[in-house]
Amino acid sequence: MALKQRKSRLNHNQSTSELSDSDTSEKLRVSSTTKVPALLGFMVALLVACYILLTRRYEHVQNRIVVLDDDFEARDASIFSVQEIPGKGKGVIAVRDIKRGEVVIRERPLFVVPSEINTSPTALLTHHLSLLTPYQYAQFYNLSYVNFPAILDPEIDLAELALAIFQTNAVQTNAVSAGVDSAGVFPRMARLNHGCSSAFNVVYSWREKEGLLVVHALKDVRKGQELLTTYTDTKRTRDQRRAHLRHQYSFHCTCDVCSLPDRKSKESDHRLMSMSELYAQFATWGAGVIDGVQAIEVVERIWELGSQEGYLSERGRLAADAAWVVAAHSDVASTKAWAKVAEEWFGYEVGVDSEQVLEMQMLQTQPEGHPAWASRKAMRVPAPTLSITA
Ligand SMILES: C[S@@+](CC[C@H](N)C(=O)[O-])C[C@H]1O[C@@H](n2cnc3c(N)ncnc32)[C@H](O)[C@@H]1O
Repeated sequence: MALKQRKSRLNHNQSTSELSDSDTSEKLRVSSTTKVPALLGFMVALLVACYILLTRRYEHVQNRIVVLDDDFEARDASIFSVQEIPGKGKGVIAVRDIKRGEVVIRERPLFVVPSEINTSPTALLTHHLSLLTPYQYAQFYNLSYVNFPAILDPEIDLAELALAIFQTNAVQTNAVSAGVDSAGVFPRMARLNHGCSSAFNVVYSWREKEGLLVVHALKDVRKGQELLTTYTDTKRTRDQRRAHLRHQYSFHCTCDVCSLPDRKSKESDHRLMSMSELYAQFATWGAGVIDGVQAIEVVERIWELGSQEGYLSERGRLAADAAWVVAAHSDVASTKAWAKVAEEWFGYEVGVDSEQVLEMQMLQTQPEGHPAWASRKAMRVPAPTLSITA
C-alpha cells in the first residue's frame, strides 16, 4: 500500500512560543510536561518514516535514490489481478464487481514516440529505453511480444526484441490538438487482452494535458470476469477481424463474439457492417449529401444496431456529432438534448472528469456557443428519441 508523505506532527516552535518569558519555573514545568508527548510524537513519526521506507519501492538511479510513483499501481490490486489465462498468456481479471464508468487504470507512459519517424525505429527505441530507470526497463522487457524474427535470438538482439515488444503493446496517444500521431507503452494496461464488438468491456483514452492514459469500464463487470479492451475497430466481419488480429497480433480470436455459432455470427457481422456503413453515410452530412433530419435518422439507426449487438462504445462521440449537426441547424432544444446524451456516454467511456464531458455541459448551458452554430440552414432537427435517452 502506498502512503502519502505526512507532515511531522511535532511542532517545536509552537510549544516554546506558548511559554511565558517572565516565569522561568513555569517555562521549565511546561517544557518538561511537553517532553513526553513530544518524544511520543517523534517516535510515531520515526515509525511512519520506517514504514514508508520499507513499503515503497526504491531504485538507485545514477547514485540517487528515487521513489517510484507507485500510487496508481497500489490501487490496481483492489480492482484486478494479472493472471495467466489459458491460450492468451497473461490477462487481467476483476477481483471485485466493477461499475460501468469506473476508472480501472490510470497510467503514465514509459515513453511516447511519434508514429512517423525519419530515423531507424530500433535506434529510436534504444534511445528511449536508455532513459528509463532499471525498474521501468525491466517492466518494458517483461512485456509479451509476437512477430519476433525466428532467425534472431531475443537474449542477444535486444533492439529487435524492443521493436517486437513495442509493436505488440504500444497504444495510440494522439494529441488531437497537435494533429500528430504518436504511440506510447503502458506496462500495466498492456496486460489487457482483446475482445471484439460486445466482448470488450473496458476502453482506454489518452489525456494529452495530463500525460495520462485512463481505462474506464464500459459495462458493469462481475468479479472473476476478464477485462478486455479492443485492439482495432471491430465493426467488421468475423473473418476480417480474425485476419487482422492474426496478422498484427498473432492470435486466433475466440472471444465471445468470434465464438458465436455460424448463424448468430452472421447476424452479428451484418449488424457490425451496417453500423460501419451508416457511420460512413452520417459523414456525408458534412458535404451536404444528406440533410440534418436524415443525419439524425442515421444516428438513431446506429444506436439501435449498437443496442442489439451490445456494442456500446463510441456513443459519446456519436451523440456529440449529432449535437454538432443540430447546432449547425440552430436547433436549441435538440442541441441541448444531444449534448446531454453525449455527456452521459462520454462520462462512461472517457470519464466524468474529462474535457469532453465539460464541453458537453457547457453546450447545454449555451448551445449558441457551439463552433458550428447556425452554419447551415435553420431548421427543426429531431432530438434523441426515448430509446436513446431512456
Ligand atoms: C498487449 S498483449 C496483451 C497481454 C498479453 N496476453 C501478455 O501476456 O502480456 C497482446 C498479446 O496478447 C495476446 N492476446 C491478446 N488478446 C488475445 C485473445 N483474445 N486471445 C488470445 N491471445 C490474445 C496475443 O498474443 C497478443 O499479441
